[in-house]
Amino acid sequence: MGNPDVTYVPEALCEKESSIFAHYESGINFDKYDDILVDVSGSNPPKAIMGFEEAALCESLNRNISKSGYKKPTPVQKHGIPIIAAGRDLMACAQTGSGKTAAFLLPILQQLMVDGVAASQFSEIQEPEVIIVAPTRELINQIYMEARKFAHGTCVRPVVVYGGISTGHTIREILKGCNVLCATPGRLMDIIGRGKIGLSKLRYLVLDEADRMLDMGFEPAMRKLVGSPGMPAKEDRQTLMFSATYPEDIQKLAADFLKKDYLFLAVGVVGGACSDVEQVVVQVTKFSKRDQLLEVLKTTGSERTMVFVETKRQADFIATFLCQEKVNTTSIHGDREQREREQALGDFRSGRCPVLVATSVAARGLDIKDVQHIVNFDLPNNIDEYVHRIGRTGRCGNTGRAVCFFDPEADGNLARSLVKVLSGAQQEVPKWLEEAAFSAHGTTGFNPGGRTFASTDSRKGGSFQRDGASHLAAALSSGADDDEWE
Ligand SMILES: Nc1ncnc2c1ncn2[C@@H]1O[C@H](COP(=O)(O)OP(=O)(O)OP(=O)(O)O)[C@@H](O)[C@H]1O
Repeated sequence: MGNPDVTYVPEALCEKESSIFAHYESGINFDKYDDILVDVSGSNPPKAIMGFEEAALCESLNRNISKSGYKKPTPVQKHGIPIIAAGRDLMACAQTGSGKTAAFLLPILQQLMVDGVAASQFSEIQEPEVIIVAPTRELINQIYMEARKFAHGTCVRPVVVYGGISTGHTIREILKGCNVLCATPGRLMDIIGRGKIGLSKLRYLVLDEADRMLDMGFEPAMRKLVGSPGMPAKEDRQTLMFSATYPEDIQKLAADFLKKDYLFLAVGVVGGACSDVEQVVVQVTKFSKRDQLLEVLKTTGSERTMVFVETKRQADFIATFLCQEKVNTTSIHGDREQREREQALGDFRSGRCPVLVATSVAARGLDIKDVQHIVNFDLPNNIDEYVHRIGRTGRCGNTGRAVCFFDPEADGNLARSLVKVLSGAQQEVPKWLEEAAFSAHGTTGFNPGGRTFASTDSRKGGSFQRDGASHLAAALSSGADDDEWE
């Protein structure tokens, strides 16, 4: 249940259009998205759209799209929008920063508009038409902000609920009317348990970062959600899953939540890193990392840089170290209070603190303007996590750079999958890393060139080789910071 001691209420949002529609520009490689191979598998997929005008969206949505600076859809939007509009269930995989959020928000909002859905505050129990879940507080808040932006000027009301803020405040917000509920799983189940949310009108269930939402940490909560009283059966709702990574075992499990004829949309290589991110691997020892971090930060100057570490303690430690070295740094991790987490992200977004030291809590989904550098001070022990972390830069056709510190003593188990990801994204693979990959043992299928495009949908029984233990590794790696996930 929500902690009654939590009294934090976030600042009221600015209602000015300039703030609601604030955005950064798409980058020079935006048009190159069109060259990425797209594979839709499953029966009778609808035809992709080439422009937003083909989506036949209502006037207010079109206005909001153009105020957001969107001129043409990205591949995941071109294919995802008509699939969702056709009422199909969808498992979609597209690289980090390529517009997955709008790919599900736009067709959902369009349908709500067509059906004349309007928020009503005269009800003791709110029955949202849409529930969107995501693994972290900051990410779900960002999705909410996107929903609020696209729903601007309409009668559809999105609401966000997540841990670390006052439950009373959350309930008051819900009771003002709630059509699109954006939630982290813990607080969602709490609010449902309190009888403030009814599920009988639910039409869309969206799992963002779906592979994370279905791994060992969250799967029980997701099963509990779909088994909650009033929740329409999967045949009677539309279930949509989005991520940049989908281990095969998770894909199989996800099928339990989806209708039999769901479509699988793969934009590029499933689990592939964004090729707009230049990846550099530096060999280090445990003892040389801090000095090497300072070296890297000398070259980044005041450009926004995220430094990923493995544990909360390490995050505090490195942030303190950098402050002592006169680097303007803030940090975000699961032991910080929500107020501090939001302050840290705000300071980073505004550029007040150009360096953000973070644990995995900031690895997925966050879309921050002008993040130019990622440093993997500690490598995660799961390659998908790496792909998400470096995807905080190089977004929406912009370019970015990711430096990772590879300590052969500690990171040997990641060597093979790292080589695969580097070569899959046409990055240089250092000779020493290739050698480390060849000599590493315990993982299967070392074949850097063999990451073929087909065979991405697990229903095809494809030959795409993942490290056999990826699911388990993901769960274990997240164990270090388990309470990061809400
Ligand atoms: N068609 C478009 N034109 C211009 N900008 C776009 C378009 N679609 C999305 N964007 C912008 O691109 C950025 C990245 O989008 P988004 O956060 O949805 O990516 P994502 O695919 O969900 O990434 P991640 O895998 O990291 O969660 C956002 O700032 C978004 O507003």
